[in-house]
Amino acid sequence: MDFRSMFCCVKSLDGKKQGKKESTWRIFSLKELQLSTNNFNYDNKLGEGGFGSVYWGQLWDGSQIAVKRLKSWSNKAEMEFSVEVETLARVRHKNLLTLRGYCAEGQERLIVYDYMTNLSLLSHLHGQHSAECHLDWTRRMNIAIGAAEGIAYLHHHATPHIIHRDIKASNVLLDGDFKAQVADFGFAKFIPEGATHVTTRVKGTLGYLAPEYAMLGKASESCDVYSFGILLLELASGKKPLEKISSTLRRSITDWALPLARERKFDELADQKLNGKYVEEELKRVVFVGLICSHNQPEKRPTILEVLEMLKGDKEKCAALENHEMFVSTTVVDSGVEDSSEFISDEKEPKQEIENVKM
Ligand SMILES: Nc1ncnc2c1ncn2[C@@H]1O[C@H](COP(=O)(O)OP(=O)(O)OP(=O)(O)O)[C@@H](O)[C@H]1O
Repeated sequence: MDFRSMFCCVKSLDGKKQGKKESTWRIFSLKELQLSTNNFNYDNKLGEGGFGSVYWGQLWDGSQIAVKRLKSWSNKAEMEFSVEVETLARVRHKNLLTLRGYCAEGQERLIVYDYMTNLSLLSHLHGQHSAECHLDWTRRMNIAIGAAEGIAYLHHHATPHIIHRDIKASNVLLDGDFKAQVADFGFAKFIPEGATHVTTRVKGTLGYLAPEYAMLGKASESCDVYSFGILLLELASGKKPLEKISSTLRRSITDWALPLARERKFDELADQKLNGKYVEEELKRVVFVGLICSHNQPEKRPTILEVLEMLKGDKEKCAALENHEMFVSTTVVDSGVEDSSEFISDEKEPKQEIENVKM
């Protein structure tokens, strides 16, 4: 898509015309962003993703921003930029990262967001903040529910509905109060009304990809539910989606968690960093819901609205959860997780076949 046509598109989606709350994003000049980030100084760099680098900055009014700067100009990068700006410009929710604006001057493409003081969930689970143990159980529960609310907005309230396609720990950012903000909409896809799924090129991150999507390119809301299930297991256990067993073998978090969940070994499932300080009923819920979400068969996965009800402790739904076939039987029935091979060999990883899949 040519950038000018994208721009028209965003304009037409702006708040008032859609009868929604007016958006507050604006266009930034390159000069303003250079000034606020100390000319994209290395010291301001927050991190780097597939799209480019993200820098911390401060505007003249003192407000803090995060600026994503496109790595290099290409049609593909331009498309990701357009998708992200267009998606963010049309959504407004307390659990979705707010777009402050963008800049497109010459070949520079930049997206400006609110700065999230506590960075990403990934940095707390496995990264630079993991030793500090900021994520007590209450915060984890709130992050789980908050992120689910953000996704529920995309799936059920945005028009047209949106699938995110890259739900993962590094795309859940945390504000000063550790409130979850789902971010990174460069891979988002709009679902036309009445469609059950769209067939598309596979994009996303290994370890979080639903099998029908990874293999057949069938993207639907339930692919996000699958990824969210992996995220829930990660949040409860502190384990990575794919754990390195040896130099060539990896084990998926679902293969590790399911037998423990069946045996109700919640002390083994809980992140050791919690030091046993968690609410067992809630941990059980998070693990059970995580496993059902990451069922291999999409039709057996709940919707994100059902996920929310379960996470919030809906009595009826939680009772059904306890008796779910996945957790009562120890025989090899339709668990949806068991028929995956227990270990993934590096050689078997489909990375060569799948374009845009991040490792
Ligand atoms: N609004 C923000 N506030 C604070 N930190 C941010 C913000 N946006 C991004 N970051 C940080 O910048 C880093 C890079 O983000 P980016 O979304 O480009 O890549 P990623 O999610 O790490 O990787 P990928 O490209 O695979 O999605 C992330 O680790 C994140 O912690």
